Amino acid sequence: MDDLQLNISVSQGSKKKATLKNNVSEYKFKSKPTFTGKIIARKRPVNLGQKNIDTKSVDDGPKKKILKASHTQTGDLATNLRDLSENKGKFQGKNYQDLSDDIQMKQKPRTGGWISSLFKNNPDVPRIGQRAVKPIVEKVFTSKTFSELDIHPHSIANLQQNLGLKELMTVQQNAIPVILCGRDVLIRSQTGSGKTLAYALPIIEGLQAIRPKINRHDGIRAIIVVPTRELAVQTYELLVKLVKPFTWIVPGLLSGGQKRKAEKARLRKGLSILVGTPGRINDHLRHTKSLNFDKTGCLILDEADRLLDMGYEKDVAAIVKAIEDHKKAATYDPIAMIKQNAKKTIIDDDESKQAEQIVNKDNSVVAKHHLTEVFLGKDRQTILLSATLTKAVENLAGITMVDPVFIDTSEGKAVVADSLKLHTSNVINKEDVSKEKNAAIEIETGNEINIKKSKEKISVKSEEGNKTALEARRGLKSFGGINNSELLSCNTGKLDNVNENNITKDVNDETNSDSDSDYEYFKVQKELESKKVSVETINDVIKPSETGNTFVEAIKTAIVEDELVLPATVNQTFLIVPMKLRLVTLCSLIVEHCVLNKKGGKMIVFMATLEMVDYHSELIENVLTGNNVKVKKSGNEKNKAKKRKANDSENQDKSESSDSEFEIDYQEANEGGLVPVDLEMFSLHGSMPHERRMEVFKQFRTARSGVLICTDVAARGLDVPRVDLVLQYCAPASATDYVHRVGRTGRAARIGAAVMFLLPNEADFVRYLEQKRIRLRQDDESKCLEALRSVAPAAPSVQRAAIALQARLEHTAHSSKEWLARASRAYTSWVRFYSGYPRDVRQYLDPKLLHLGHAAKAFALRDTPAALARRTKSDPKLKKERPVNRLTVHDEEERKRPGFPKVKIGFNSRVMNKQSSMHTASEFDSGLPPLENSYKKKKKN
Ligand SMILES: Nc1ncnc2c1ncn2[C@@H]1O[C@H](COP(=O)(O)OP(=O)(O)OP(=O)(O)O)[C@@H](O)[C@H]1O
Repeated sequence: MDDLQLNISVSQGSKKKATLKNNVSEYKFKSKPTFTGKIIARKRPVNLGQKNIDTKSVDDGPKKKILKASHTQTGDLATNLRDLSENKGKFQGKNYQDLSDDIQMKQKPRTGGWISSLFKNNPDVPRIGQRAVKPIVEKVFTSKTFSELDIHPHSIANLQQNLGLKELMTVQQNAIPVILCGRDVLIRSQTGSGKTLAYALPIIEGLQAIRPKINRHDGIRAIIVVPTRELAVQTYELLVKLVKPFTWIVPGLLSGGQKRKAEKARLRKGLSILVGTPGRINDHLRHTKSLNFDKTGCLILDEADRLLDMGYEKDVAAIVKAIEDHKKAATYDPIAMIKQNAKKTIIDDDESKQAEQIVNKDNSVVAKHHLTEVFLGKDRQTILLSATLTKAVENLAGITMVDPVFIDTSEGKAVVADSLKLHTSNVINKEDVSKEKNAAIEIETGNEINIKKSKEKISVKSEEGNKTALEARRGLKSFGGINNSELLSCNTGKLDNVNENNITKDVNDETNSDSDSDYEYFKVQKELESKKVSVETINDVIKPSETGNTFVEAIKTAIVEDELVLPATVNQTFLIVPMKLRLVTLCSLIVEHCVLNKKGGKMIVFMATLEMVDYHSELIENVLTGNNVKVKKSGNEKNKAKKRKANDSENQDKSESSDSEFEIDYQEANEGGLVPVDLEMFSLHGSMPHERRMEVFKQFRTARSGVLICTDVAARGLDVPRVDLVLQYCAPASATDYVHRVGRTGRAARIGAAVMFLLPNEADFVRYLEQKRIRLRQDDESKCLEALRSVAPAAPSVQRAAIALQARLEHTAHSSKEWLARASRAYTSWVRFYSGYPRDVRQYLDPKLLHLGHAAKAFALRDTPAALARRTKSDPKLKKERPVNRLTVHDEEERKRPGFPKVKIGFNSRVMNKQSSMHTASEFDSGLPPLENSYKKKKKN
């Protein structure tokens, strides 16, 4: 109804006042309460073919303003529009949608019924009581320091001086000694708890300890796979800092979006540690000969659950397979071995001598060629990490890990579960230590441990005395050629020194214990080696879980319980905001947090789709830091100069004329104008050009304050300093996503806040989160608009300020066809996304309960849903639903993948909702253009 009133008021002509009055009443009475865009199109008395004539509104609410509007013989137009509609498209050579858009753009925002409908007909906001939920907490820091770890003093000094790190975090204290021992580890620890350092530090420690020193030509020793480019860059940068004291270790980055050529050149030069996204690594595996994993001793899958649930599982499996294949091929290639030796001799003769010396000193089973031997060995250490676990991770662990240790740092659980379950009467057999490489490891587990690592024969039988062999093997496997006494001290070296009688005796003392025998082993070892720091640390770590869990039990329990841990330092709240008020509430929170906050707040806003991100960031930026503002801020132009891009100014140019017209209306309406807002806006999503994406990420990281509007591509692993507010504008697709989004604040025990917007009909989503032991408090949404008073000081009330802002937003959204198209696209993408929520949350986020008319308003659109649907239909950009990127599975491509389809992996158990995967797949694209086929290439040439 409101829309109709506006349409009519816009179209009145002063000369035909009487006639039009009749028309008005006619329209008013004839229109139905359920008003549709179709009716608007047919009845709007506008002739777009004629020139605009100044007309006077006849019945335009309290203000009665003069408006510019086009008008013509109403009857003709009605007939024409009807014809147009019936003829489905073409009208006087013009496209129907063009005409409709023209009409939309020529409408003027009003302060009458139309705009004030922002506060009308909104559903009641329910008050959700808080249930008694006891969140799981994790102690982030320990009282120990890095200097207590058995790592190189240069590393400790580097950590202190260059990174300012002294105290150990819990996960670091638990994980570092275990990783240094070469064990496969699955780590679950809350967001921002220092997992990156927990694996990066021991890797570098292991690498720097190899003698003779490794060099970049030796091959890739460790691979770190992460799901997003930003995380890859971040991890790479940390590695660069960590290897400072060890210049011979070279980290490298393959993150997608960059030119293949440059990356190929980098690979040819040689790397010691490779960080990359799975798609890109896999791409190079297929197309870059110099990428070889025959020396890779360590594979790290960070954000393992994400890697598996975003369609990357095949890429991950291909990487695992490639490592195994390359290592196998290298092990049995005598020519390669000879070449390797020859190369090493040429490269560094001194180091060869050094190697000899070590061998002589050591007099161990590792002879002169021990290093080469182990480099070419088939063992691999695998480390999986995430703040959240899924069944897929458990399966992946089963496939890729051998006898893993599970580290869970949450309090109350504090599980460090070891998969090795040994018979109590085990005797350590020294010989086994020396034979460790070829030993078929026979252990009694008492559990059905799913050890499937393809090339390894591990018989799960009851046998005595082989545990040590396994330990020794573990100790050597990750960084071959460990002549490093420090490393050996916690592995073979130490075990060699262990007095077997003592162990036998001590273990036998524990006659009642058989389920925790692995623990007992370490306990005994601890007692024996108590004076030695390194073992002490390990034994500190390998404590029994109170329930006596083994790895499998522990991880199963963790997954089945499905309880999530969030930093206790984050204040989590939710706001139930009626749909129509969402956009103004968002603006208000941005102003409150980033403008009125004198300290300068930094916030991240999560939205559902990339179209939403693009549209909202530009719209809000344009409106809050609009033309008027920029003029006033001319003295402060420095920072802004770089930021504004060509298309922004283009849009502004296009809307300039109508903007000034609008200003008159706007001020006449006495709603006040926008005040200057010093605000930096950033946007980030997976389909942005790579350079822009990296630039935004870096800028936001260094910014003192600002807003980053992004998709879930920024939800994983990103460590942006000083982010003190995370706002979830769209509900997350799962509790896990909620955890990772919130985890962008409150990192390393810092204070943070997280707000989630929910619609009144989505309120029960909070109950869903409570089931996962996430506790949130409801905030008063009515107070959230307060900050808008500063934006529209002339407005007599908060509501009027919100109305003024909404008017401004709508005006901008209708200022050009490009804006309209973008707004429609954002709206449509969101509606599609909404109907694609996964099954387990759909009962709380039900698309059937959406009011699409209200939703349009939240996108600053004036169209009805029907009109928007029509615009969508005619928008070619919205027709292409499936993003065509590297993740799009083509049978052709599938056959080309190394290891496929031969490798059947079991962790693809989660069936993704088709639509939701469609919406998010592009977020995790490797950024590569599809490869041109050779025929096309030839033709081009
Ligand atoms: N020992 C330490 N003392 C103080 N700060 C630390 C320490 N270790 C790591 N940090 C800091 O903690 C922050 C979070 O670390 P990191 O990114 O590794 O967390 P994470 O557990 O990987 O988080 P996520 O699960 O979100 O990926 C970083 O800023 C890092 O510099």
